[in-house]
Amino acid sequence: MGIEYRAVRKTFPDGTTAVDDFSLTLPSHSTTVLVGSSGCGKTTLLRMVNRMVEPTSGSVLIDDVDVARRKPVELRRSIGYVMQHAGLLPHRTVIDNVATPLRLGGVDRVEARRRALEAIEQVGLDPALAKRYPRQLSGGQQQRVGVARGLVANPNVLLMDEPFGAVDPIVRSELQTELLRLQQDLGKTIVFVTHDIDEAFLLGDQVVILERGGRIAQVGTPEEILAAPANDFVARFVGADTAKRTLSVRTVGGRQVVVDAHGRPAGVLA
Ligand SMILES: Nc1ncnc2c1ncn2[C@@H]1O[C@H](COP(=O)(O)OP(=O)(O)OP(=O)(O)O)[C@@H](O)[C@H]1O
Repeated sequence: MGIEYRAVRKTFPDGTTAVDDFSLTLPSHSTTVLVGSSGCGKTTLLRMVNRMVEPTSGSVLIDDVDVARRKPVELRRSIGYVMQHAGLLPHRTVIDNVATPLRLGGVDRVEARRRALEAIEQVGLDPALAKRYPRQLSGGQQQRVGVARGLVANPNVLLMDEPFGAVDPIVRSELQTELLRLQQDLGKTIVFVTHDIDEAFLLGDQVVILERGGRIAQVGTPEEILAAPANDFVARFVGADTAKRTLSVRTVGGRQVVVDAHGRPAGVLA
């Protein structure tokens, strides 16, 4: 169960091979983060799940069903999608933006709005914002609206393409915490794309470190990857040898304080 990539390849018409033979299973009810530098094929892989990109060869299966056998429109309706700049419709209010996937799925207006309001509250937004237009919200609020829209139809699978990439670090951290909280309640199968390794380690149950062409440098839990980087590329990418990751314990006033290689405190041992 989950999402399975089988020997997937994508060569675009101009000859660019974005993904070259990718095989992996993404377990259901958990978060898999695809992380790598710009252009390594993350977005291409993500979009194959809802057929926004069709593989040149190979297949993608959701719960053992090849997505190629599903109608694209129906498939997309059954999968939540959250993108970097929220992708909200500027001339529709927040509540109508969130209700859009339901309306497209044939839910009547009153019911769609009722469920949209629930989703708005679920992502930690003040329901009073529901009547505003996207431009009247902060970047962080807009991203929350994007997440609410992704969740409103209660999909099993949620695709998130750098959803927190365009907000400042403090808001970003709030959004990450909120997503962790939501996921604890909801247990969706999440595919999350980022180029930020710290975000990947924070959010991912499974982390996939990609090199150019969607080649897998390493797959594992954050702990496994940090403990044993598969090669120099991974070690550099995760900063395994940097001061920030090289922690040690000091006893201060009877408590064990964890410090980095510069002696800066990172936390307290429980
Ligand atoms: N429609 C397209 N036509 C041609 N080449 C494309 C197309 N879409 C993506 N590519 C190329 O495929 C490669 C992978 O692109 P992709 O967007 O999947 O990377 P990414 O890892 O998501 O990058 P970023 O982090 O910059 O979004 C890149 O070299 C990109 O230029």
